[in-house]
Order: sequence, then structure tokens, then C-alpha cells
Amino acid sequence: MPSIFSYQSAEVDWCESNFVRSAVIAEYYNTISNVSFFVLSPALLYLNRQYCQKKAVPLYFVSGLLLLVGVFSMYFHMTLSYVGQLLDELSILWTLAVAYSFWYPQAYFPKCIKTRRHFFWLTGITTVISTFMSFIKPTLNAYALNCIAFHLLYMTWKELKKCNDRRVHRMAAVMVMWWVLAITSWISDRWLCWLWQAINFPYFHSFWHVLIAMSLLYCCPLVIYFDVSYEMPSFKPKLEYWPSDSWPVVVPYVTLEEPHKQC
Ligand SMILES: CCCCCCCC/C=C\CCCCCCCC(=O)N[C@@H](CO)[C@H](O)/C=C/CCCCCCCCCCCCC
Ligand SMILES: [Ca+2]
Ligand SMILES: [Zn+2]
Repeated sequence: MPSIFSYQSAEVDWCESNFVRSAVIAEYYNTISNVSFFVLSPALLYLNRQYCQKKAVPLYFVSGLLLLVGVFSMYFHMTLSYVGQLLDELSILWTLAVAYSFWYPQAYFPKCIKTRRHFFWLTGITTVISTFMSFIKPTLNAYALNCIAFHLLYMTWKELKKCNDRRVHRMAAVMVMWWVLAITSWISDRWLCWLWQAINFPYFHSFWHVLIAMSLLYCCPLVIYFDVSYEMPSFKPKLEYWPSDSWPVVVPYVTLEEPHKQC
């Protein structure tokens, strides 16, 4: 019986052919494309440093965990081991749990939850139970995780209805665009592998890594923007673009202005 650490012991095998470019790396491009997470984390911390100075813990935690997602995802695609698959999926689950605990707007808490401290407990218990359940059928975990994006979309839509800042709407639109491209790549790698192998282009999962990192580069500032509006009433959040507004491709970040005016 193969060990849970052994190469190719995972339940899933992505479309890219194994051990083609290296004898030790099973899926070469799927492994190296995780570099996007090593760029994403420091970029979020650097660009949103003003927010970090006022409220350091959430962004430090989330960026640190995103780095870990990158490391575990690299390990998974390098070995395609059962342990690699679970580490990859569980690190995503815990990153989402931590992000929700810190940033989920109080206005959307369930009625029985009165404080963020209680919400921490609710997310913690739900995540521990989900962690145990994820061992039952690991193949389903990725589908369940992808469904969380629909909840994020729903919340974004609800927030945008209350906000008339054009920059915020533009940023949300770009985030959704990256996410649509990302999820299309993920699904087509999973479901249409026969087609990509027939045309000798089985690289859509590595595109997914880059595209989901791009959507997170927009998603995190958006979440920070709403966090400042709700939880830091002495500041007004402002969206800026790096390197500058006039560039065709830009990365958004949040700055804080005083005093606070309504969005
Ligand atoms: C108030 C809430 C704030 C939420 C902030 C968002 C925090 C995001 C946290 C983690 C997402 C990391 C996703 C990276 C996945 C990389 C690893 C990977 O590719 N794993 C695959 C196997 O190699 C696995 O099959 C993928 C599983 C699916 C993961 C889906 C995660 C959903 C992330 C939602 C992103 C939202 C973007 C914008 C949505 C409109
Ligand atoms: Ca493969
Ligand atoms: Zn992957």
C-alpha cells in the first residue's frame, strides 16, 4: 500500500503530464506558477502599509497564510501526494476562515452572534469540523472551496448597492473579471483535459494559479476598503492605483484619509 507521502498517492491528478520536464517535479508548470503567491503576499503588505500601520494583525495573518498556500500548493503539484493535496486544500480553508473572522462585516453576522469575538468562535468551530470532514472525500474539497467565491460575489454585490464611489465599482468589476477567467481555467483543466491533451496544451491549471492570485490582488483591497468604512470610522478609505492612475494595467490599494465621510 503506498504511503500518504508517496508521489502520485493523491486522489486528483491535474491535466499537465507528469515528470515531463523534471524527474523530481511531477507537474512542472503547475508547481512553478505558484510563485504568484510569493509575489501577492508582499505586494498586499507593501501597498496597503498605511492600513497595516493602523491595524496590522489581519493583513499580516492573511498574507502569511497566502504564502503558506503557495508553499503547500507547490509541494502538492511537485509530488501529487495525498498529504500534499490535503495541505493545499486545508491551507486554503484556514486562510478563508481567518479572512472571514477578521473582515466579515458585523452587519452580516447571523442574528444570534452579537460580537466579533463570538463570530471568531463560530468560524473556528465551523472550520475545525470542516477540517475533519475534508478527509472523507478529498476530491470534493476543492469544489466546496470554490463555492465560497459565490458568497464573496454576493456580499460584494450587496456592498456595491450601497456605495457610489466609481473607483470601488471599477475595482470590483476587474476582480470579477480575473475570477471568471480563473474559474474557467480551473474547470476546463478538470473537465476538458481530453481536449487540451489532444491539442498538446494541458496548462490551464497553471493559468488558474496566476489568475486567482490576480483576483485576490483586487479582492483584498476591496475587503480592506469596506473594513475601514465599517470598523475605522475616524478614517475615510481611498482607493489608489499603483504605479499610477494613468497606466493601463494597475494594482489597487487602500489609503486612509481623515476625517471620515460616508462612502
Ligand atoms: C470577508 C472575506 C474576505 C475574503 C478574502 C479572501 C481570502 C482568500 C483566501 C484564500 C484563497 C486562496 C486560493 C488559492 C488557491 C491556490 C491553490 C490551488 O490552486 N489549489 C488547487 C489545487 O492545486 C485546488 O484545486 C483549488 C481549490 C479551490 C480554491 C478556491 C478558493 C476560493 C477563493 C476565493 C477567491 C475570491 C476571489 C474573488 C471572488 C469574486
Ligand atoms: Ca498530471
Ligand atoms: Zn494547483
